Amino acid sequence: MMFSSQLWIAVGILAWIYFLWSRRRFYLLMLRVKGPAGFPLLGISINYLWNKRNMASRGKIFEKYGPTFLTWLGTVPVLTTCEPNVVQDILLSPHCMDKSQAACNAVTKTAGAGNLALRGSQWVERRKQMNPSFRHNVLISFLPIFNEEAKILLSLLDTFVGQGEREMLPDLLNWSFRVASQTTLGSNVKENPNFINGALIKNFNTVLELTTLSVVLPWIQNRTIATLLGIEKKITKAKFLMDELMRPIIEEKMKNTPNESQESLPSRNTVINRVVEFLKSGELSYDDAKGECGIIVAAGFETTGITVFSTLTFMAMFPEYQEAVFEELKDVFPNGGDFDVSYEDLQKLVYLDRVLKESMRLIPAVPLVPRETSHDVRLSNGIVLPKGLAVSVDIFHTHRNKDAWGPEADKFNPDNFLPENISKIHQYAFIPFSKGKRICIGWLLIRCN
Ligand code: HEM
Repeated sequence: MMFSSQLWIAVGILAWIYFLWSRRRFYLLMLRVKGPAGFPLLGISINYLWNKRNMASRGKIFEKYGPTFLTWLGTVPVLTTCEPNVVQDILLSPHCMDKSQAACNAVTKTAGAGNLALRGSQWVERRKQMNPSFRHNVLISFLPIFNEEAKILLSLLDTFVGQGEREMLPDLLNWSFRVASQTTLGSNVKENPNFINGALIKNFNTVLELTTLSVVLPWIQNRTIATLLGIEKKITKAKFLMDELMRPIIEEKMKNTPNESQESLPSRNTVINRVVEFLKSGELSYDDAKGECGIIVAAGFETTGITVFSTLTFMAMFPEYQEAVFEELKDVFPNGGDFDVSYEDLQKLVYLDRVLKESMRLIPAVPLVPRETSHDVRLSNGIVLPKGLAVSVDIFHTHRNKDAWGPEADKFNPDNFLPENISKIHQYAFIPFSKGKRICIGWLLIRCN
């Protein structure tokens, strides 16, 4: 008995030594890239849990350790950067295209297996399948939806006039959800009882929150722990609601095949029509089809709603810029009243474009992009990132990096995007949609919307 317990202790110690040895390259990296190690086995996960405003807490780490630091989330080493050169190396590297397995599992478990959560050749294949849905001609075909929804939103905003302060984010998320469901699923959710009572949007938010939590604390992906913490129940409910939304839409589309001779090419290429085409040909399973649609709606509506919300907030905070936007609108649409905006009109709104970019610079809707190295990656500063390292491109702090944007990096100033100013800024210092092959699939859609 005595012997066997000693044996177990010896096996445990050997296993621990092997574990440390197999990770020696991460520990060696700590000698070259500094950062807070946090607590054993927990790393700095606790900070993320305690400190909900983790933007500010990451800012403090950057101040202390510089624009690239190495830290630990649980037992996972994470390199975080807001340094444009390093960001460029990472986003352009073919060996840094995937998200970590833990992040992908978290997304797949809650939202389904869409583009966002696929890795390697599976991602390449799916991205190829979905890219045509975001081509210029498809996006232009959505202009009537954008115009119609803009009018509905404006009528709502009119009712707020003279009412004093008002929380606007929920209304903007409702609007962006309606736009996303029409452009992605080809279906207006206006009449859906779960949309009307707010359950659908709440559900998408729960999915996003649970996904983030599972990335920060990967051990909650364990089913027993998730059940004990009540997370499993929330995931089951989220999946049920998602299925209730998607199933009738997909079933309806399965019955009514778009007819090549009757339907225009843009209409045949919308997300839902392509997904259903692949479902019919057996290239996608029903779960994959549902996951793809769900993820595109989730990725699109919250980001769009937040971007419009922050832009309107900046306009309210800085009336001088609001006035300049208004003057430009009066120039481009001198007759006012009830009118539709064309793609050509959008090209004329150069000042509004600068304001939107400046708003996305200060409040990027996606504040960081998580990746993982699939091979060793040599950065241009000579540091080698070992295979299997989690990498986090911190968009929020890259956009406020004073070395890139100057001492007033935190100040709202649309002139940052005047051609003569932006041409002097590092090309990877402004990356609201990320860059490289895995750039946001919907970035052109946003330019039209
Ligand atoms: C202001 C609005 C938006 C912002 C700021 C934004 C930003 C981003 C960012 C930073 C990424 C991560 C890319 C990477 O991994 O390097 C991303 C991915 C993605 N976005 Fe967007 N996005 C926006 C709107 C949209 C819209 C409207 C859609 C679709 C309708 C969309 C669909 C996606 C998808 C599917 C991905 C995953 C792409 C992949 O991994 O292949 N996004 N987005």
